[in-house]
Amino acid sequence: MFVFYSGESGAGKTETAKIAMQYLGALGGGSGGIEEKIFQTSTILEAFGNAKTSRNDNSSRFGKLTEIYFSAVGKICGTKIQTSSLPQSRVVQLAQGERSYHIFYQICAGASSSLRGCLSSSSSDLQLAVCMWVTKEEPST
Ligand SMILES: Nc1ncnc2c1ncn2[C@@H]1O[C@H](COP(=O)(O)OP(=O)(O)OP(=O)(O)O)[C@@H](O)[C@H]1O
Repeated sequence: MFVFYSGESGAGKTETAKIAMQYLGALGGGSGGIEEKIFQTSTILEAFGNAKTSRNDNSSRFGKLTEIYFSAVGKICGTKIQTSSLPQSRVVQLAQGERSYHIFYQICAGASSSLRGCLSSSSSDLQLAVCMWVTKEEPST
């Protein structure tokens, strides 16, 4: 079975996908709690790939293909998540009223004073430093 979520930004694709996943988890929950692990991946993926835009405070800025594998007895036994098309420009170029990826604000919020000092006291410098650390190169504009 293939489920395709389509619609304009803020239409509810991500939330609908989560509800569908919960439904599949309830139907085909395995004994290893793998369905719970699948749900937990969205927290990490959204930290790195979601941002506040003018249309959606938690807008997914990347494509996601999730394959869910079921065992012969109908239980979830694995998953494969592929991501694509994450724009790097959002790290350093923001439209009015929009934000960069959540992870930068989460790092700032949770950083110790020594970590802040290591990176930078300025949040834009911090974003740049983290971007260079993640991509190993200066972001293209
Ligand atoms: N089923 C739902 N129940 C409650 N709130 C919802 C539901 N679907 C969408 N929303 C609300 O709409 C907002 C936008 O939904 P969502 O992030 O799923 O949109 P999207 O189509 O994935 O947008 P984007 O393309 O920008 O990522 C959510 O943050 C939530 O506040």
